[in-house]
Amino acid sequence: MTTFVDRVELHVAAGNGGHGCASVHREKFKPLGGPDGGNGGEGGSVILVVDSQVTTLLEYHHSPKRKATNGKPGAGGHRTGALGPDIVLPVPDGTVVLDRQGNVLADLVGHGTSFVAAQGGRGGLGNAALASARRKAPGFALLGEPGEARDIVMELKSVADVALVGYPSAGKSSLISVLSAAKPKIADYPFTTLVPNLGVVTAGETVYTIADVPGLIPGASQGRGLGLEFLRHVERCEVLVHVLDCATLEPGRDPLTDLETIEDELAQYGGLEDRPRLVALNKVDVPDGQDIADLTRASLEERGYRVFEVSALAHKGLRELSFALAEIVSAARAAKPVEESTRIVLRPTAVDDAGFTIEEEDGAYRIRGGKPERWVRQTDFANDEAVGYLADRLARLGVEQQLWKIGAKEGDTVIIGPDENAVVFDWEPTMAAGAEMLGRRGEDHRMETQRPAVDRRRERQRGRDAAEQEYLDFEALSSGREELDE
Ligand SMILES: Nc1nc2c(ncn2[C@@H]2O[C@H](COP(=O)(O)OP(=O)(O)OP(=O)(O)O)[C@@H](O)[C@H]2O)c(=O)[nH]1
Ligand SMILES: [Mg+2]
Repeated sequence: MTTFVDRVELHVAAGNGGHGCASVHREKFKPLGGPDGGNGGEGGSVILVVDSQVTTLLEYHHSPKRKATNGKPGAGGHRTGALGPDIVLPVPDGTVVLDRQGNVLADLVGHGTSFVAAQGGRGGLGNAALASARRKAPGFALLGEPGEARDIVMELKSVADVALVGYPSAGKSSLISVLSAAKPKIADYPFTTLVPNLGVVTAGETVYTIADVPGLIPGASQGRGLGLEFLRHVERCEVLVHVLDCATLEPGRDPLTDLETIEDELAQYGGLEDRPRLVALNKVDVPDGQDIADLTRASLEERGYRVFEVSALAHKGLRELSFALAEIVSAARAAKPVEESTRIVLRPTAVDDAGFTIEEEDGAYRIRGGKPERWVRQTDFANDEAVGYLADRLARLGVEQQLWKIGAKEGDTVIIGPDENAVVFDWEPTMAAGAEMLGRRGEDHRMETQRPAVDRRRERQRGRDAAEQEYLDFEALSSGREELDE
């Protein structure tokens, strides 16, 4: 069975960021050199880029998984880990990217338009970058962040001005071949056309594209025949042409009934009501065909259709049809204010990176926000110092204060992040509490209390100004990706 390849599911996975390195400079007779652990390299991203040379999604049908390389870890001697190179996937113009739930993530129109389908993980900072006046020789480094991974669906909608619709074997492909230079496959068995053909028509001053799509049968909008797979392709057209077969011998069919059936399917699919429609009565070269056309014309015109009698075989009536289409297309173009050819799509950020939110759920407090969630991912929970550093960062962001404000008490459960990646703490007012990591399978790596609260409060008193400065420095460093790239 032939598979329709204008819709593919693709698993994209970006590379993880390399871990930062914790290392201390060593030299003869200088046992206590400074920290010199380098930053981890950023993981490679998976990026879709519109390439006008590419016309199908076939390539992704054959290998539906793409993974970019991880960044390399940093090393001693201030060596930054190598970046994982990005993977660039060329896609045809008009590719629509959706998530598995069917939400549109990006609508890629225009050569060069790009979309980051999976963002590479940031590299972790090494201990050299984490050193400050207060923390001269950090014994820890930040972990690289995992790269994004997700399933996406790519759909190709042909961006044609005119769409030919009709029953199988009505002569749609034949018409496109004689109206344009396209050479689609034509045969006298139904469903010859499995993927849309695209032709370019020149009529006087106007040049437009015409799409020939697989034949429609009753129930197409429910997925019969090539069904929905095909209807997607007409969505962007300005004009629809009903190609009606005047020479069919199938019982129960005649041009009028065919037209009603197709209109029914279009109505059920929805969204095409406002497109102007023309009727092409095809195959009038056959003697019976001409008679049927004569009989039908009046009823069609009564319903408001402009009717063209054509023969793809005998090249009859083609000029009239192509000029009438040109007229509608150029009028539609003139009515469109801006040419929307290059629409740059920016990746939507899921969470507001500037702050955080706290919500109470079942007696626990859940913290969400770009920074807290990132900080948790960067934390090596096996390292006490690293956990302490996390607590400091959270406190400085104001998380602690906010928890107080909304009535959290010592010992309450505080959760950071979404369910599948949550870290759960028993809250101690300085957040230096034991954290239990809830892994994917619900493992419980319960940590011991990292540092006595009293110590930490004293320490913070001493270093408040220094901490403030360090925080600002750190934010400047970790928010710019460039610094990590070097
Ligand atoms: N006599 C005559 N035959 C035609 C004409 N146009 C198409 N045909 C024939 O009708 C058959 C089907 O034509 P196609 O162009 O493949 O029809 P289609 O609508 O693209 O069919 P699907 O791709 O199956 O939807 C072929 O055998 C053509 O030669 C015409 O104007 N006159
Ligand atoms: Mg065809």
